[in-house]
Amino acid sequence: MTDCQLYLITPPAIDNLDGFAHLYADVLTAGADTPAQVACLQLRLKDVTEETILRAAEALLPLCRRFDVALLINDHPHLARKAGADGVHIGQSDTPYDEARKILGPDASIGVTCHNSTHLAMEAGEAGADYVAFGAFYPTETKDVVHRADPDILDFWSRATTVPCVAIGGITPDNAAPLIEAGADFIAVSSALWNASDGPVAAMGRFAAVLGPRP
Ligand SMILES: Cc1ncc(COP(=O)(O)OP(=O)(O)O)c(N)n1
Ligand SMILES: Cc1ncsc1CCOP(=O)(O)O
Ligand SMILES: [Mg+2]
Repeated sequence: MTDCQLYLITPPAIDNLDGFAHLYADVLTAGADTPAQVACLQLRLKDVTEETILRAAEALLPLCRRFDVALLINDHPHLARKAGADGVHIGQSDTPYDEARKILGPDASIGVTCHNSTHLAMEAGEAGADYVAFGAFYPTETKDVVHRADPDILDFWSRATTVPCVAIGGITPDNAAPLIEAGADFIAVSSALWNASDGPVAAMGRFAAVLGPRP
């Protein structure tokens, strides 16, 4: 079993793009060569213009490249293509997988929200998704969630298939262990990092402590 990696999700709004880019660089530096080395950043801006998403992608992509982080855009395959990002994350009500793949081509990474459903995950995996995402595992204020998932789904999925799985929803350094032990390939984290009371860099240290090598 490979180790679990950190998948970051941006806050839903970024007021000061320069400031955020500096903070993101500090986070990447803090994670470099630790078990919390960032594998992926999902640019997830809600209720903003396409132009705002493209400007944010333009600011963050060089940092992603420098630290070998995959940049995925939430919801918008066309914008992912336009921005030169590595791929897109789509939900069950977003652009369908096949259409996203047509827009982005064979080399792009496409992840699909599967809530708490192995059926949806099988469909996504068979279609060619690069990962499936299960959640929400814990309460979160980042999104109004309808579906809650149990760590057992990660255990089942990681034993039954080779398609990587992402765990999401209210994940913190204090509650991540059962998800990592159950077989999550990635933990997707937003508020526990960006809203940490002692700051995102300090939070990276705590994630590094729980993301060590899996026994
Ligand atoms: C890694 C990951 N998993 C799930 C989601 C949720 O996607 P979706 O259901 O489309 O909801 P929004 O994020 O678009 O509000 C995600 N973004 N990332
Ligand atoms: C986008 C999304 N989808 C399910 S839970 C969630 C929010 C993840 O953010 P946080 O880590 O702050 O709970
Ligand atoms: Mg979506």
